[in-house]
Amino acid sequence: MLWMEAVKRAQAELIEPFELEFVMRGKRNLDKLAWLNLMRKSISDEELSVLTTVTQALKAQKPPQYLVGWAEFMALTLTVNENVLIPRQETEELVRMILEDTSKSCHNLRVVDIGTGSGAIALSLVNARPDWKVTAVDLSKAALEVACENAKRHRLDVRFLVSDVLSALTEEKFDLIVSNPPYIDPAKANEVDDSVRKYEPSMALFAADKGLEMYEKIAKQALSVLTENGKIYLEIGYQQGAAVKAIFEAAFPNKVVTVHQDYFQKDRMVSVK
Ligand SMILES: C[S@@+](CC[C@H](N)C(=O)[O-])C[C@H]1O[C@@H](n2cnc3c(N)ncnc32)[C@H](O)[C@@H]1O
Repeated sequence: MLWMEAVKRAQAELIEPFELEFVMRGKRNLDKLAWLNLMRKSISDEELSVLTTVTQALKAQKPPQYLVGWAEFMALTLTVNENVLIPRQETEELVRMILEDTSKSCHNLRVVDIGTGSGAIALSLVNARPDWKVTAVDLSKAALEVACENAKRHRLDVRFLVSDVLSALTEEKFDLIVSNPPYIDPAKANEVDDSVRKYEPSMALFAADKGLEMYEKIAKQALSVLTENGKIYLEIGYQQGAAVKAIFEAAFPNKVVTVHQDYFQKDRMVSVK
């Protein structure tokens, strides 16, 4: 059987057929032309078995990024596995907002990324601003292993620590605190896509107090570690703008708290300046 025929049959089983090409090309590191040339060749039993396994995994809604083992974020290709959230486009918007807000003349900023996961935010910031001193924390050791691997792969200098929010950093000061914390209300778990709920780590998704627990902890703990002119940048759930604004206005009455929309005009970020 030709590859073309095997792929066509497999794609007929899938709701999102284009994902199969993405995963197979990703696994074999093939560009588009090499993939098209492969289509005219016969498929071996071994290759057919890989194609079938991938098709079954996609049918079971496993995210393609976990199947290939990487995801693109900003300028970086990051290793991902089921211990880390797949970094999202909305989070790229948060990183861009920070970079636009802090000109290149803001040297040597001390930054902490709370809940770093794959390291997406921390690594992108240090990649764009190599003189920043970036610390990245996570409660998950398994996530930090992935983040460390990503730092090594891109030769980026980030300090990684296991920490429950900022509890390991109470003696330090930061000019900038950033976080994309877990923010989904567990009571709304049924509204989350099956592929997310089934495969992405639940500690990266869900938080108590209607999804607000991490914001409450960050606001409380940031009080002692944020410098006087320090800033906080947060990703939020699209219905949490007012609640997160209220938490940070109460904790930082002298700062301006602003809710920002994402590309789809949904509330998605909060800045505290
Ligand atoms: C939504 S994911 C964000 C991952 C990554 N920053 C990104 O934007 O792709 C949230 C992360 O917070 C971590 N986390 C959950 N509870 C935490 C806590 N109490 N302290 C520190 N990190 C926590 C999770 O392990 C997960 O890696």
